[in-house]
Amino acid sequence: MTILIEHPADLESNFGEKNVHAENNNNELVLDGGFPLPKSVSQNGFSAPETNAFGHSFRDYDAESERQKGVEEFYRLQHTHQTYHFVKKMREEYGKLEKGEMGIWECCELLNEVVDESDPDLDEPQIEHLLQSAEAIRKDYPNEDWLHLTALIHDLGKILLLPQFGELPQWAVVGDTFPLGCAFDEANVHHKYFKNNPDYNNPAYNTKNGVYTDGCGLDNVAMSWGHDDYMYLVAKENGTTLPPAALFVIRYHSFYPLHKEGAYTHLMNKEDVENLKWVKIFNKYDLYSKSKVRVDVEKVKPYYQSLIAKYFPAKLRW
Ligand SMILES: O[C@H]1[C@H](O)[C@@H](O)[C@H](O)[C@@H](O)[C@H]1O
Ligand SMILES: [Fe+2]
Ligand SMILES: [Fe+2]
Repeated sequence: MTILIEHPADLESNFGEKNVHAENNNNELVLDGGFPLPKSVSQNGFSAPETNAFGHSFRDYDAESERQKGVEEFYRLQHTHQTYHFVKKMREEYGKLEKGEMGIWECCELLNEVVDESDPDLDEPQIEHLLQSAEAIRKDYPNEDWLHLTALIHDLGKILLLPQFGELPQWAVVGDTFPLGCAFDEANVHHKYFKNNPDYNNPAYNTKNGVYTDGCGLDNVAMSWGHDDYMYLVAKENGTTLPPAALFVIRYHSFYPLHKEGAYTHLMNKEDVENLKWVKIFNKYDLYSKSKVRVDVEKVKPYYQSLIAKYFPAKLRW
């Protein structure tokens, strides 16, 4: 698989250094594997593979495929049940981090058991996705080790699906995220199912700003509950030394209505605008690295374990 990226020249990492990019790869990311190279299409200077592992466009929520019906049913449930009250409650409950203690790599291995029902592009165990996206971003940003680790851990919050962590339903763990407490923007996929949501007709929550004010900052916005916000809390509360941009990427990587469609931008403050640049970079690797080509876990494990030791304590509270 070939991913072509145009690196924004003005981006600086949160450590204040200029980004150093691979010099010899011509901005070309090659994911090795025995699959035919997909045709590339150019989108805003970025060339992405045209089709996913099922032969459809990425994130096509209407294309008839073996996954389409299940994914749509997923969004019916998610849009029906995620309410302002629900997300506040979940954040408080899971913010206590009382479910267990373990290291980051141990958690990666737990994801061997997890398949994401919201994803039209991938039906592999999640550990494959973690390594595929981390290895992909590592090839293009060899010196930004924080970005490699960010990719490795960005979906770890999906352990919420497992019995030990509450066995939450898929609609409370995965899928795109969106703010609660204000009107549901039409940029959300399968927007129609919000009509079943109790908040849809609540005048306190169904105006453009709802309970928020312009520029209030995303940190003040209650997002739908799931793996993003949970992993953000875990990383932050366990005192990670990852930079703020990494925490922001983890927290908002599923907020497609914002980072892909440009909705809800009125809620952002200046800092959000800066951090959003990293989410957009990260997203290309998160999305387009999804494939059937497996990464050799044992081969890359020592590298990622060294990053984990650099940025996290040996054991974390979850
Ligand atoms: O189906 C996907 C998947 O669950 C991802 O982990 C999440 O980040 C996406 O936003 C979502 O739509
Ligand atoms: Fe995710
Ligand atoms: Fe992901």
